[in-house]
Amino acid sequence: MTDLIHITKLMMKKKKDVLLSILFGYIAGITAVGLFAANGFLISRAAIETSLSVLMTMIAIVKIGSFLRAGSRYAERYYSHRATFTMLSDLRVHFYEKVEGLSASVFQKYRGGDLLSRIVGDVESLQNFFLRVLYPPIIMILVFLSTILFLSFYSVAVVILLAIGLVITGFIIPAYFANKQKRISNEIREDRAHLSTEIAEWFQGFRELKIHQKLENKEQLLLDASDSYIRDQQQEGIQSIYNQSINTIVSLLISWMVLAVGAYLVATGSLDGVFLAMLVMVSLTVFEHSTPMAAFPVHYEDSKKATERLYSVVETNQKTEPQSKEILHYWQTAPSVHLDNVSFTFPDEQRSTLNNITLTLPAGSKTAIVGPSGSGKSTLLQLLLRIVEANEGEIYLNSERIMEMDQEELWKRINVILQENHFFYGTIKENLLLTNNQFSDEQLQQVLDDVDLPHFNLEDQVLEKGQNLSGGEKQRLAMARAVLKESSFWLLDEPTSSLDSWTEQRLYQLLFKQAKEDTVVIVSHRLAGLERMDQIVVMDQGRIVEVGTFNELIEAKGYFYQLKQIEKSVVLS
Ligand SMILES: Nc1ncnc2c1ncn2[C@@H]1O[C@H](COP(=O)(O)OP(=O)(O)OP(=O)(O)O)[C@@H](O)[C@H]1O
Repeated sequence: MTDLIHITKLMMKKKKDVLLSILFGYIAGITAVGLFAANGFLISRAAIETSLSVLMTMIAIVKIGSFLRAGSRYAERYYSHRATFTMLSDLRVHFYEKVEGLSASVFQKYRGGDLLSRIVGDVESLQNFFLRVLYPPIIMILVFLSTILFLSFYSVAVVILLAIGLVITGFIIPAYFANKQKRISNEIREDRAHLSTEIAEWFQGFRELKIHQKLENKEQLLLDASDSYIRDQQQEGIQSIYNQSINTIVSLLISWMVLAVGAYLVATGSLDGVFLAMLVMVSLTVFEHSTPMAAFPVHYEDSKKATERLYSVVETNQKTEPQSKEILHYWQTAPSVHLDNVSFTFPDEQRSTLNNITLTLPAGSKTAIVGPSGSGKSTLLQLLLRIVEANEGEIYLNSERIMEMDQEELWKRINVILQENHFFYGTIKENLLLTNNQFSDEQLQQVLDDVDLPHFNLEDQVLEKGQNLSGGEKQRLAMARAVLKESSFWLLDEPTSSLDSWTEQRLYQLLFKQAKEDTVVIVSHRLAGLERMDQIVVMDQGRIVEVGTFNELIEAKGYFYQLKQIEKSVVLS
């Protein structure tokens, strides 16, 4: 419910449009009732009145009423749709800005298709929030109250009948069907998210599915998801028509009762017969305003769930804001790093990934983190990047707590190469300028030469996800991007794992030249070339088991020494 209040607040940013649409909606509704009342009266009067001037006046009133109704209906649609579409666009921007500010871990928590379904489908379904949730009850009550007031001059019994009709069609029937509708709406939403997720996976995994001849199985899953979604939509449609039919039947019954009561009143002389047709016409027309209430539960439930799903992404994944912007002081030269008793467990995991990590990286030092696969090396880098946040302990950059730093400011100041680096559809130049667009073509070409890609042209095409690049070329381009960022803190996760030894050495030479004064952390599987590092951190099962220079670790004949021996024996065999 509080989420719907957020949406209402967004809607009220267009207060003028909202109020004008209610005003014109009310005018359109009340003129419709007046128009039909005048018609009923005119027909009865024409049967007994021969005066042409009276009839002409009545006809003129009906015509003016028609124009007024059409005009106000147009204005109501115009303002209500303008308010709705502005709200939708504000909501998209608002939601996107929130998602953008979230920690990158949000993409680990939600499957891509589900996130897409929320951003597109759920936002889209909120287009009904004003038009079919907020607006209909307001107009219904206003039009009914005005009609009841008008009819109270003619018959109290008819007024009571209309009031009963209002309560039944406007509140009791929608409330009765609300529960049923809730179940169907939930199923539809889940099916939509499921379908969207399956489609996203189908696209992403198309090549693997084809290679392993599993395309047909996946297609079948996709078709099943689609069938289930269509079935639920059909069921929702049938339920909605059923609700509307029951509502219409009840309103017609009330109109019959108005006719019967009116006829009785005319027969007993309590009502002038010329008003009988008017009463029936008014009754038939006024109930048109309670018919949309039949669809109220669907749209109310839909809007409520859509806002809950949207806000659950941004509220439960909010990044930790820096406690005080004033104390922020970012490094100009290479920073020092200190981890103080840091532990971390991935959400929903039993086993902790990092345990009691205490480590100091002096400013300008070069550190290698080594250890077997799964020992927590990449997770340690993710903590330094604040992609994930420590459950215990503190991380300091230049004696400032990382948790107090603005995430984006932090990222701006780090040269990062992750294990998987994304490349966008476009040119080499566009992909290079992603990090820093201050460079001339000559400078970019020079960096390409430096990372051993002299044969690449800046205008060469890069396909989606860098499909036309080899693993090694991607790593060299990632290195080029990192070099172009020109920061004094480097976090590199297996930056050369796909390169041959010769190219790897050239890249390390470039790195050591480029990052001479900088603080560098390299995660590496390979134990070769670590002699020049200031310190080597050896990890196993989420713990630091050894720290020292290459020579110190070899002399200690401990864990690193054993790893080195294994590597040697594998190379020789
Ligand atoms: N998103 C995640 N959710 C849950 N567990 C994870 C997640 N990412 C990694 N892990 C687990 O955390 C542990 C450490 O993973 P991490 O990627 O840090 O290891 P690593 O030493 O870098 O391994 P590698 O050398 O193979 O890249 C592993 O057991 C892994 O299964």
